[in-house]
Amino acid sequence: MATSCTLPTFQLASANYVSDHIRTVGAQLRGGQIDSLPERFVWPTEVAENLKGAKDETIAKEEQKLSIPVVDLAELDGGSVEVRARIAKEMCEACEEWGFFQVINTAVPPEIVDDVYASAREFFALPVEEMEKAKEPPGKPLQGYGGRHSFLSANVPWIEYLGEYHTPQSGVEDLAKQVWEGGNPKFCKSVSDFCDSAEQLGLLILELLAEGLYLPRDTYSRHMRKSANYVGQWRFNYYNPCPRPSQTVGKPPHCDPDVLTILTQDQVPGLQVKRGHSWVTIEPLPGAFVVNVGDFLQAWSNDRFPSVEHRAIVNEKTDRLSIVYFMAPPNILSIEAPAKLVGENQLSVFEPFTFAEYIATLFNDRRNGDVSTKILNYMRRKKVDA
Ligand SMILES: O=C(O)CCC(=O)C(=O)O
Ligand SMILES: [Fe+2]
Repeated sequence: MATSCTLPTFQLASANYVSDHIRTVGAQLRGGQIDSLPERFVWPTEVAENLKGAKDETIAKEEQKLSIPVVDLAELDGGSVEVRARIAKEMCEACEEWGFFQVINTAVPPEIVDDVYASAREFFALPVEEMEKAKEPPGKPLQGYGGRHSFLSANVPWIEYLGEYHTPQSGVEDLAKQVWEGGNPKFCKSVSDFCDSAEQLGLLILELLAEGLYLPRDTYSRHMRKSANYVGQWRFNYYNPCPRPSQTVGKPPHCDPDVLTILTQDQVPGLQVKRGHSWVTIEPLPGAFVVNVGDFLQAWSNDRFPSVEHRAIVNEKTDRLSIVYFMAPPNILSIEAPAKLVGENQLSVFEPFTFAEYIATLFNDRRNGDVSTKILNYMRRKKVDA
């Protein structure tokens, strides 16, 4: 029987979405009532466009042409031990080299993805006042309907999102009841089926990564089962077409504060991962999931798998929708790399920390003016001079 779950809350400036609303601003720009993007949506060039200060333009251009690895799971089911080991190795290499990969031929039924997309579209087709019935409560960033990311920056990104924790206590039902009379069971089922499938896929990936690191298969996955303190989250990210796409950003550059992120994008490109001096676009592949290493897995792998900065850009013509499942560890679990990865008589690269401590650092230090995306560096052990 589940006991009570302590989810972190934060003191943040509450956001007023109506006055900021990107739909109104978009319509005003298109209708000619305003000529330029209001200041609050304008992001610095190095955030909104490509990276500035690239030492060598040719390198930057070459980097942009690269693409993240694709791992095919088709042969995994019923496959030999060797096939499994090869797939595990491919995943580990992708995580080491990129922190990102796409996975195809997963066991996730396509209908589950289709249904959750239909639900997300149903929500974002509602009038703003209806969506705002599920408005992100003060102090609970990224829960409910929002867009401002006030903890990331004073600038406003061109995004709307809807999300919630996926725990035994807090689920999509309460959120849906705020929006629809009767709670919209179809919507709830599609979200919960998506979370369950994404979680299964994530568990499989964590097992394969452990195997690829020559660790016991359940090294990471055993901590992720649903428990009272488990803090997985789902989120829909919705990006409206933007009349001035090169001045703003959909999802500002960030690293994910989780273990593993499982993301599906529609067929509109927008997600980009930072590579050296450039942003590399992750091309949408039908039926694929984009998987990335989060900050906790970087620590849990003793710095072997980097949690890499990424962002989502917007475009003038088409809206874009991504649906994401964030696998996080139980709130109270202290994250520390397994001894085998650390080495005899060595200290782990990061101090042990819990999800609750980490998230507090993330939100609180942002408020204190730190704009770096590498919050994990706060957890790095200080080097003691010999
Ligand atoms: O919309 C996307 O493709 C990126 C979303 C993302 O990075 C996130 O929600 O953490
Ligand atoms: Fe992300």
